[in-house]
Amino acid sequence: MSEQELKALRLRIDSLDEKVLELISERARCAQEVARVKMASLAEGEVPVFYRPEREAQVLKRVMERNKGPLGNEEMARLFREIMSSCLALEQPLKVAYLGPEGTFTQAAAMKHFGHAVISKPMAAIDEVFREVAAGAVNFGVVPVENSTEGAVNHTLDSFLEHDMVICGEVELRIHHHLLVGENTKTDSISRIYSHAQSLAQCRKWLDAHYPNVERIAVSSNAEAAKRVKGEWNSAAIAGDMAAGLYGLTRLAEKIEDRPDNSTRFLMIGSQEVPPTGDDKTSIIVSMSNRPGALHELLVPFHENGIDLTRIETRPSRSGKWTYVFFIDFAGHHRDPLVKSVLEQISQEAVALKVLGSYPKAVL
Ligand SMILES: O=C(O)C(=O)C[C@]1(C(=O)O)C=C[C@@H](O)C=C1
Repeated sequence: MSEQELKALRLRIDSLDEKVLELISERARCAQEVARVKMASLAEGEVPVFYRPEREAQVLKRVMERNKGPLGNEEMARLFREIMSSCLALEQPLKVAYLGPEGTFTQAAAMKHFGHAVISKPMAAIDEVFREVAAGAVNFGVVPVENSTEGAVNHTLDSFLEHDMVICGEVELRIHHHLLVGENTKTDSISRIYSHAQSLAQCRKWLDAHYPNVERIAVSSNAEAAKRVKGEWNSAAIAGDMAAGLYGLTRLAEKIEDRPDNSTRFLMIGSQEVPPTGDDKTSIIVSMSNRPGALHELLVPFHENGIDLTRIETRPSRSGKWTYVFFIDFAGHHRDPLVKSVLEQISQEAVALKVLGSYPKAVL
């Protein structure tokens, strides 16, 4: 390519950037107008709701449907995710608590869902995320709920039994683990490997094959594991890209998770009800009396009404020995007439039924 050609193309890019800049600014001014309208239409004592997950899902889907490339749909939606995040921050900067410390996959999930224009607050434990949201110190919380290799995150399920929370969104993240070392690590003398228990489990076979005799030490998070390695010469950590970058560690081995499709699902929790989008999920907790056929009775209405169950999990109820609660996710919104009637049928048989929330299915 000649210098001349390159120069002409760069001039074209400059001119396009000016248009993109103007359009983004116009969009941001429009969002400010939206905020003004929302404020003006408030009833006496009503609190304005700036963050609208149902609208965000609609915007991102529309972008993906209309995208003609060459950028892929996910890439394009990611860019719009950030534009919308910045527009929302002009209306109201969202405060989001997540399972920290900085550099965890939960932080990456929070950024994937809300974009980078939020004020994010790392918490030391899942229960603290719930408490922070309940206390009103933040608008939303982000917690892991299930992993495709290791199953349910029980701390999260149990926290739902203790706090009144509304689920207002979900996000899925591909989890890639790396074996990380610091500048001073003697790589041929590694005698301990730190990570979160879930991550150690997700890399069990790889560790058995490559480091069978090295001590595996479970710590509170992958980011904490990365932090420890920085100051030790004989240890390594299993963690992801964010933690590696944050603590300046290098990858001794990449993508060491046993299953290549290893993914974690995260939930956004808050107090805001989300209206239907037409492509939603609902999460409920149900407790049934301890008698034969109870689980069958619980599931029949879903089957008879053709409602797609996406997940069912059992946990001890904490209100009696050998009594259980079921966490159920299914397709649909609790305001859909069909879902409403199924929930009514179940509540007639159940000891207790609680709708944790209906929310748009993950777009990104
Ligand atoms: O449509 C709205 O209600 C807006 O506030 C605008 C907007 C956007 O930028 O498109 C911003 C934040 C909301 O979460 C949803 C959408």
